[in-house]
Amino acid sequence: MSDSSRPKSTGHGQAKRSTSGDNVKVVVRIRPPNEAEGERFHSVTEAISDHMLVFDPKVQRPMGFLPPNHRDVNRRRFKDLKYAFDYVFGPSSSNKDVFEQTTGSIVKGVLNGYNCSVFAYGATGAGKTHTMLGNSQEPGVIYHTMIDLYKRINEQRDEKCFDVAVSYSEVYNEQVRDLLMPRGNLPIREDKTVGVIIAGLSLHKPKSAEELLHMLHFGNKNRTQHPTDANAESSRSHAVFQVFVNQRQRCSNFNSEVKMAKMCLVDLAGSERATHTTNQGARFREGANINRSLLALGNVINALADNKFKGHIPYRDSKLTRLLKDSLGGNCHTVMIAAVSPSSRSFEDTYNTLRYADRAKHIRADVSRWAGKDLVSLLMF
Ligand SMILES: Nc1ncnc2c1ncn2[C@@H]1O[C@H](COP(=O)(O)OP(=O)(O)OP(=O)(O)O)[C@@H](O)[C@H]1O
Repeated sequence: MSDSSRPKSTGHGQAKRSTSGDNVKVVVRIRPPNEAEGERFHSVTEAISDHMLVFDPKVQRPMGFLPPNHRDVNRRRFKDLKYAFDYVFGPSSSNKDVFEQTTGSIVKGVLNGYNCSVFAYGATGAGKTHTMLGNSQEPGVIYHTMIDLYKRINEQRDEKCFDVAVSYSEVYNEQVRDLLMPRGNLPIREDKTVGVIIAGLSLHKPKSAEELLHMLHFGNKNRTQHPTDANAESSRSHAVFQVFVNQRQRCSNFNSEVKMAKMCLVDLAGSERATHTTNQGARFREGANINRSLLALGNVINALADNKFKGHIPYRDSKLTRLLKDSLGGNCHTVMIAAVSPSSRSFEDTYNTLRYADRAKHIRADVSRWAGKDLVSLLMF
């Protein structure tokens, strides 16, 4: 979408102009209300077009059902706040719709040798895992992305040889683990040739979509999950699915250029307000680590989004930001999917997510192709 077709901002309470550059695309997905929200709470987030939503807490709340900490919120400040994003998905959207407007447009870039990353951000229970992984009836963005990647590869098989490998890992309590071959904590290294890597992470070559789905299901079973107040099956780790693609012209000689690219699909752990949670002990520590790494991610986004900022980008403040270093600021097409609940129950979480997403629109990066390096072989041998 061109900037000129977006609604212009005229100040507070009006549409904010989306300034997503070529590299960072920001979309918001509003999930349907769940049973607990349906009757007792009202909707505070509404998609009013494909590119705009209104966050509107001025609607009268039923007495006795005010959100926790509602006094912290200055209602006039939040009145009828409109946000423009590259795309806004309403509650009836499917994972396929989200794929088409997000990775659908960047898979082509991966096959042209550009790095890509997609990450789902949002509060606990907002719909990140549903969007990225989905389930057997409604497979998520990762599945659709891989199906599209294989389809495009098959279309070009006569002219090019491709080598595709995937990995699936999690960052939990500031430790990185392999989800496909679990065996302890793994270190993050920065390699001059291939960028940021997880040393010792297993790489796999699924031969079909079914094998890939099986792999995702297996990896997800190994992922750390614990119930929270907002989600009975809350993912308490950041899950990182990576796809490495090498390609070479078929008729060229052995020394010909190898085009290489990396795609990173991340399902972040849900943010949770410490004041809102009744978690204690290990769960509290877990929540604190999640919030710490998401704060570090927010600081990196803020630094990258600030055109005037010339200082050091604080990637090293958490494992998550170290891992995403070349997916955020570096040589990468990035898509952020911000997931929100429609409900007044998650009023502050939604506001915080929208602010985070609004800030991310300003990140720009210099994207160029990686060529002449065989990433899959470098990582596998
Ligand atoms: N778009 C959607 N359509 C239908 N159900 C949804 C949708 N989004 C989320 N849900 C349901 O809401 C619940 C919470 O969603 P999900 O687990 O994806 O949240 P999350 O943001 O990943 O939370 P956490 O950070 O705690 O892991 C799940 O039962 C999920 O199936």
